[in-house]
Amino acid sequence: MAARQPFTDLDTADEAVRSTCDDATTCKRYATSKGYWTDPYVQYFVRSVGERKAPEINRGYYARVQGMNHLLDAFLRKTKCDCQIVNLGAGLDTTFWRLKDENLMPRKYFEVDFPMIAARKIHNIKTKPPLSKPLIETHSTDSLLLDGHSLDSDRYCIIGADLRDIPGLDDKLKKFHLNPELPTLFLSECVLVYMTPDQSSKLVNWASVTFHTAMFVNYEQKERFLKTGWENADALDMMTVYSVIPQDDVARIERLEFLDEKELLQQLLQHYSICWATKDKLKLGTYGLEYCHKVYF
Ligand SMILES: C[S@@+](CC[C@H](N)C(=O)[O-])C[C@H]1O[C@@H](n2cnc3c(N)ncnc32)[C@H](O)[C@@H]1O
Repeated sequence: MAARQPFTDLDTADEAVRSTCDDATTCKRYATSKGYWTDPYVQYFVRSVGERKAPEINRGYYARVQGMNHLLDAFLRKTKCDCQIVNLGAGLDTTFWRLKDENLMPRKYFEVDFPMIAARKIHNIKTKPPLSKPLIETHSTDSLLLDGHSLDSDRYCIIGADLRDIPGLDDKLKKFHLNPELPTLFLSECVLVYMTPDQSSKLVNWASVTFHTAMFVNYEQKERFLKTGWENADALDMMTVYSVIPQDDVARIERLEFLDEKELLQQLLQHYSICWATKDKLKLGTYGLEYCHKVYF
């Protein structure tokens, strides 16, 4: 039997990046267990609630999830769900199930992550009926593809790919019928930061040249998002997002846990932002910057 190749530094670095998926899911699991928002599905990816997280971390995740969902839901409503979503570096994110429950499903929801993460997610879906049932319900034929590294159904697709390999990514998405003619929303939540600026700008640029009517929403540290090839790009720091998401809900979550050091939360929120870039060849008028601002203000 051939000996396994020794780990290279690149393997180790990629492994560290993949482990951030568990960090994000564990924090979301904890925050939902405290009641910051409702997610009945995250428990099937991380069973245990895990160690306590500081209130400012929970509030930070709350703002991140609400902020991203706000733009996602607005895009779906404006396109009347006649669109596709591509979640880049989706990890163990549960948005597909939320959209199904809320009757807000796009024509097709795609997720991409490293093959190892995709395989883990698919394994969970295969073995947990609360995850597999909604998928089967939204699939009409007997052609459901569920192999080790990819899942393809009528409305949901998980692809194992490296986002730094653009030709490979493009090939796989085409193979699973991503349609460049359809209004498309790209989501990247804490993902581009794990690539070099050159790699992330190639990815953002690929999205811009491949789709004529699209929006790219990115949650990250400020100043990271590049405007490569997009007609418009703008950002709001998370402190601003926190102050404009529905304030009755903010008041509710602020009662959940006492936060001693308000400055800590402020510093944390100021460090991050939600950025978006848009292209609107179809002149649907729904993806302009003004529109995105209106979603929040
Ligand atoms: C911090 S996690 C965020 C996961 C998810 N977006 C969320 O917010 O819950 C970053 C994710 O990006 C993925 N990722 C980072 N670089 C990647 C690459 N080059 N190719 C594919 N996936 C990548 C990681 O595997 C991980 O799942």
